[in-house]
Amino acid sequence: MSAAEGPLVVGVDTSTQSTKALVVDVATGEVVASGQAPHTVSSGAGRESDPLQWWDALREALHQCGDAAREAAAVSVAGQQHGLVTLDAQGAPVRPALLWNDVRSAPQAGRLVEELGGPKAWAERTGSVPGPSITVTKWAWLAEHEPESVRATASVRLPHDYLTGLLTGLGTTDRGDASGTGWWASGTEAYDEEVLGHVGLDPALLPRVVRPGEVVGTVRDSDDLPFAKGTLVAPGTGDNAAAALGLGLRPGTAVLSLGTSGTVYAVSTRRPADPTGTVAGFADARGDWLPLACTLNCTLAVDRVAALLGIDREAVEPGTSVTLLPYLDGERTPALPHASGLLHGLRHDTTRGQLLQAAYDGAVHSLLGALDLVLDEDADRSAPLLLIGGGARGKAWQETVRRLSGRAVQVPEAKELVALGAAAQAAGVLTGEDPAAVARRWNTARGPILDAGERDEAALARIAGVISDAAPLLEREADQR
Ligand SMILES: Nc1ncnc2c1ncn2[C@@H]1O[C@H](COP(=O)(O)OP(=O)(O)O)[C@@H](O)[C@H]1O
Ligand SMILES: O=C(CO)[C@@H](O)[C@H](O)COP(=O)(O)O
Repeated sequence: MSAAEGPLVVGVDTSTQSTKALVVDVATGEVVASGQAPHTVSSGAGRESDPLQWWDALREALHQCGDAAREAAAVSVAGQQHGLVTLDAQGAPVRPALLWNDVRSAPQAGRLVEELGGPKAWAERTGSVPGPSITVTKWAWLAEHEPESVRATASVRLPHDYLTGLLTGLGTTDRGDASGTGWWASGTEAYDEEVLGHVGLDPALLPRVVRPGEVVGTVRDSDDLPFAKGTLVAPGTGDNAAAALGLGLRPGTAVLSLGTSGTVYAVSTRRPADPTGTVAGFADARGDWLPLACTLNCTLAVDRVAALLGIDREAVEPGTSVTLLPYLDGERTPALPHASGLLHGLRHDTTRGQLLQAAYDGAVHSLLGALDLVLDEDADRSAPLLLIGGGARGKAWQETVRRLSGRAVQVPEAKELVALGAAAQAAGVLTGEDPAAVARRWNTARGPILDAGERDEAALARIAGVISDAAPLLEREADQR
C-alpha cells in the first residue's frame, strides 16, 4: 500500500508524441507514481498514428506506475484533440488515425466553409471556422480519398474517446473534445445533424457526449490492465481543456502551451465565435468555453532547426536581424496550410545561434498574435502568462516569450498539467468536487514568475512584415513533400 493521505486517482495524457500516466493522491495532489511511453507519427505528406500504439503506450505507462495504479479508485484520459479514429464493427482501427497536424484536408476545409454558409456562419454554429485540423474536414478527406475506409467504419472516435472506450467498453466523449470536431454545435451543445448529413456521417457512429462530472462507467474486467474491479472512469477531454482543469484556470488568465503544438488560450464564460478563424471556439471540460489559437510548428520545429544547425536548443544568441518562419509542417496560425519554412535577412556575419533565436521568435510570434484575441475585454492584461508544455522547461523558450510579449511569465513547477487535469477530473467523479477547484487545492500553478520586460516591438514588426511580404510564397501549394 502507498503512504498516500487520500484515495489515489490516475490521470492520463495521450498526446502527439507520447502517453503519460500519473498516479495522484487526491488529498494532497502529490504524484506518487508516473509512467511514459512514446508514440510514432508518420512523416511525409500526412500525419498519422496507429491507435493501437496509443493503447500499448497507455498500458506501458500504467505498468511503469507499478502497484500504485492498482490502488487507484478512478481514472481519466485526456488526449490530443481532433484526431479521426475510424473503427470497424469489431472495434479495430480501420486505418491509422488522421492527426490534428495533418493538413491534407485543407481543400475539403475550404469547400465545407463555402458550402455551409461561409466563415461567420460556421463560427456561430460550431464555434470555429474549420481548417484542416478540425475532424469533420478529415472525414470529408477520407470519404474522397478512401471511400472503402469510410464504408468499413462502424464507429468514429477522437483519441481520448478511443482509449476511454477501451477502458470501459462504452462509446463516450465530452463537450471539450466534441467541440473540436466541427460536427458539434456550440449553441445547442449537441451534434449538428446538418453538418453530419452534409459529409455523409451517420450520427449513430458517434459517441455519446457525457456531462461534465458524470461517471462514464467502470474499468472493464481485463488481465492487461492494472486496475481493480469497480475503478471509476471519468469523462476525459481534449488535452488543452485538461490542462485548463489541471491549472485550475479562471477566466482572464492566459496560458501559452509549448509542445508539439503551440497553443494560447483562456477560459471564458462567453461562447466564442471568431469569424476570422484565428480563434477556435472550443468548449472547456466544465461548462464554460476555451477560446484557443494553435500553431502546428512549435517545439519539434525549433528542435529541428537546432539539429540542422548542429547546436544545442539552448545555444541561442541575441542581436538577430534574421527572420525565420519555422512553418515546417505548413501552418494553422496564421492559416497557411501549404507553407514551408522561410528564412529572410541572412548576412555574412549571422551566427548559428542567431538563426536559432530567429526560429524561436518565429514560433512565438504566431502565438502572441492571438493572445489578445483569446482574452475577454475585461481580462487583466498585466497578469503573468502561464507557460506550460515540454518547451516551458527551456530557458530559450521562456526568455523568447518574455521578450516578445513584454509580460511577466509564470512557469508552474508541475510538469504534466494535462495528466494532472485528467487526474483532477478523476478526483471530481470520486468526491463530487469541481475538478478546477481540486487543482487549485493541489496548487498546481505554483512556480517562479519571470518579471515583465520591454516588449521587442522591432522584432514583432519585422516578422509581421516578412509574413505579409512573403504571402504569395507562403500561400502557394508547396512543391510536395
Ligand atoms: N528542457 C526542455 N527545453 C526545451 N524543450 C523541451 C525540454 N524538454 C522537452 N522539450 C520539448 O518538449 C516537447 C514535448 O512536449 P510535450 O508538451 O510533452 O509534447 P506533446 O504533449 O505534444 O507530446 C519536445 O518536442 C521537446 O522538444
Ligand atoms: O490541435 C490542437 C488544438 O486545437 C493541438 O493542441 C492538439 O490537441 C495536440 O496537442 P499536443 O500533442 O501538442 O499537446
